[in-house]
Amino acid sequence: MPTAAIKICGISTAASLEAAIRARAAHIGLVFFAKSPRAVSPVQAAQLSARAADRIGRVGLFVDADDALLGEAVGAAKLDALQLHGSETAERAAQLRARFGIPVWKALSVATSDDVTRANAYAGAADVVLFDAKTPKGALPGGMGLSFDWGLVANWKGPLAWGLAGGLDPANVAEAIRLTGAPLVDTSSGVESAPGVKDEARIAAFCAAVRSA
Ligand SMILES: O=C(O)c1ccccc1NCC(=O)[C@H](O)[C@H](O)COP(=O)(O)O
Repeated sequence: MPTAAIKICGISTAASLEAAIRARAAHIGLVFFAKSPRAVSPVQAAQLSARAADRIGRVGLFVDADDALLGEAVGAAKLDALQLHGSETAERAAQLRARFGIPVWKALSVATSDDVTRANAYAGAADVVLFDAKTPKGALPGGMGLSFDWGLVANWKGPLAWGLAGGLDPANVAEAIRLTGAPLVDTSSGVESAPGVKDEARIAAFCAAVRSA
C-alpha cells in the first residue's frame, strides 16, 4: 500500500508551517473561519502562503463561505485547493471549482453509512471527499479531535479520491490507515498542545507514524 498523503490543518504560524514541511506533509490547511481558534486573516494567510510556495500544498478551509471571502482568500493566499467544511451542496462545489479553477475538497461529517453514501453526489463536482466526524450541535464543524467508526469507510471505493479526518493523532493514525486504507489523512487538534497551538514534535511524530503504517 502506498504511503498515505498527509495534511496538517490549522497552520497559523511560520514555525508550525516549517515543522509540517520538515516532516514531509503534502498539504497544510489554512482556516478561513472566524469562529475557529486556528483562524487566519487574509494578510496572515498571504505571509504563510508566500513562505509555503512550491514547498507544500496550501488548502484553504471554509465553512459555507460567501463569494467575497472566498475570492479574497484565494487571491491573497494563492490557494492550491479549497476545502469546504460546511453544508455546501455538490452544485456549490462545482460552481466554486469552475470559478476558481482549483481542486475542491468536500468534507462530509460521518456518523452512519448513509453519511458515507452522500459522497457519491459529489462525483464530478469535487475532487476529494474528506470523511470527518460529526460534531455536536453548536460546536465547530471540525477540528474537535472527534473520530467516527472507521469501519464505515474501510477500503472505500467511491467515484472520487478520498481522505480520512477526525481525531487522528500520532498514537492512532497508523491503525486508522491499516483499517481503512485511507490514501490521505488529515489532522489538526491531534498535533496540538492546546486548541490552535501546534506542537512541532507532535507534527513530526504524526508524520513518522503515517510512514510506519
Ligand atoms: O480546525 C478548525 O477549527 C475547524 C473549524 C471549522 C471547520 C473545520 C475545522 N477543522 C477541520 C480540520 O482541521 C480537519 O479537516 C479535520 O476536521 C480534523 O480535525 P481534528 O479532529 O482536530 O484532527
